[in-house]
Formats: sequence, structure tokens, C-alpha cells
Amino acid sequence: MASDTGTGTASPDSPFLLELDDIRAGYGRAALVLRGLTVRVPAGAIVCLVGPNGAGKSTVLKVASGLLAPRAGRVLVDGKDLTGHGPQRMLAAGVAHVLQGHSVFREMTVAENVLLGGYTLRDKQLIAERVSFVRDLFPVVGERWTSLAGLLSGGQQKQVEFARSLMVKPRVVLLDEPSMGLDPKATGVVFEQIVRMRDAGTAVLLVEQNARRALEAADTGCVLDLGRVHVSGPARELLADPQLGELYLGGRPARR
Ligand SMILES: Nc1ncnc2c1ncn2[C@@H]1O[C@H](COP(=O)(O)OP(=O)(O)OP(=O)(O)O)[C@@H](O)[C@H]1O
Repeated sequence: MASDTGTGTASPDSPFLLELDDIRAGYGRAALVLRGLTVRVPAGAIVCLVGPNGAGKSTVLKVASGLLAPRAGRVLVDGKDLTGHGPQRMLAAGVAHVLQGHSVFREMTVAENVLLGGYTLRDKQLIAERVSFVRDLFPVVGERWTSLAGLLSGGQQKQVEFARSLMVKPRVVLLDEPSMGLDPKATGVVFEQIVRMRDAGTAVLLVEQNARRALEAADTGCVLDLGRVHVSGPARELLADPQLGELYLGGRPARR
């Protein structure tokens, strides 16, 4: 397990899909929220950020998707420096952001919601392929295709949001608190779907309050504190660490 991932260097042949390198970022004139944060997401991995309320977890995702420009540091996709580019450019580079809370259009059908995710696509054949892909990946999306999205449960709506984000075939999806407002059963289903997304080839950078459940699904965990990555390492090791459990994961790990 590494104590702070440090600054490191990035190169054009970087093994990482997404790198946030020594990021400093904040809002307006307020004090910096991120103070030298480094997070790296390899292809085919789920990386999970955990940490106390207000630690800056959502801010990390906003920097990664171009919603918030960092004051210093670099944002790289496939080793290419895209620092300062906005959300449109980051999406074109393969970085999709599923925001916190529920963002389906309740008065529209599941189909209309999902197709909105592909509105930049012009090729009808490609749209059909992507629709088929997301319907296979998230069976409930296919089953409820013609229903009004507002009639679906919270967990089902979250899967519609995932499907919408995958329409453009992103390389990495940023998920902000996907279990927010869901009961334990729906949370379990949503995490299963996140693992399926990873297994289908999309890397995931995940932010969660439900730290234990998220780390169980993740490959790598990063604990944020005071605007930096305090500790990072294999998610299983973080889960098994009693000190981290006590400090950041709401008590000691469950006995196995
Ligand atoms: N749009 C904004 N304008 C000003 N300050 C903001 C804005 N968004 C977040 N902040 C501040 O930045 C800090 C970090 O917020 P952020 O939402 O990134 O934390 P978080 O770790 O995701 O918190 P939580 O777990 O409570 O969602 C907080 O002090 C918050 O008040």
C-alpha cells in the first residue's frame, strides 16, 4: 500500500487511461479543495475514492471531466495532456461523467433517455449497435425500454443513467455517489452493474459515501484527506486495514 501516490511523471506511452497529476483546484476565491492530488486509472479497472464529507471527492470528478479547470497540475487521457479542456472535449476523448443524484428525465421514456446519450452520434448503424450493447449490459433497460423513466425505481433509473453514459463508448466513466438514496438491495444491484461495465471494457473512477461496499467492488482504493490522496492501494488491502477502517470506513472491518 502506498502512502500518498506522489507526483510521478506521465509519458505519452503511459499505462494509465486517466491521470490526474498533482492537481490543485478550488472554487472562486475560496481556499483550495484539492492540494496536490494525484489519481491514476488504468484501463479495465475500477478505482474508488473514499474520504470524509467535504474531502473533495466530487471535485476530483469535476476536474477529470473538465467541469472545473485546475489551478495547477495536469489532466491526461492516454498520456495526452488535456488540462483545461472543457466537458465536450473530455467527452470526445472518452471521459463520461455520471453526476450525483438522479438525472433521468422522468417524463421521457427509457429509450428517449438512453438515446439522448448518443445525440452526438450521426451513424445510425453505430447508434443501433450501442443501443443493443447497453440493453444487453443492463437487462432492466431493455425490459423497460418503452416505459416512462419516472416509473422506474431509483436503482433502475441509475442503470438508465449508466446506459446513457455508455452510448458514446467512453473509455472511462466517472460515477459520483451511484448508491445515493438507494436501499441496500438496489445498491447491491448497482454495484454489480458497475463491475459489469468494467468487465465489458469501460474503466471506472468512482466516488462513494458507502465506502465499504464500493471498495468491495473496486480494484484500487484511494483515501482522500485534506485535498490529497492520503493512502492508496489494492481495495482489499484498504478494507482489511483496521486503522483505515476505524478512521475512514465507519468502524472495523467485518470479521471473515
Ligand atoms: N460549486 C461549488 N462552489 C463553491 N464551493 C464548492 C462547490 N462545490 C463544492 N464546494 C466545496 O468544496 C469542498 C469539497 O466539496 P466536494 O463536493 O468535492 O466534497 P465531497 O468529498 O464530494 O463531499 P461529500 O462526500 O459530502 O459529497 C466543500 O468544502 C464544498 O463546500
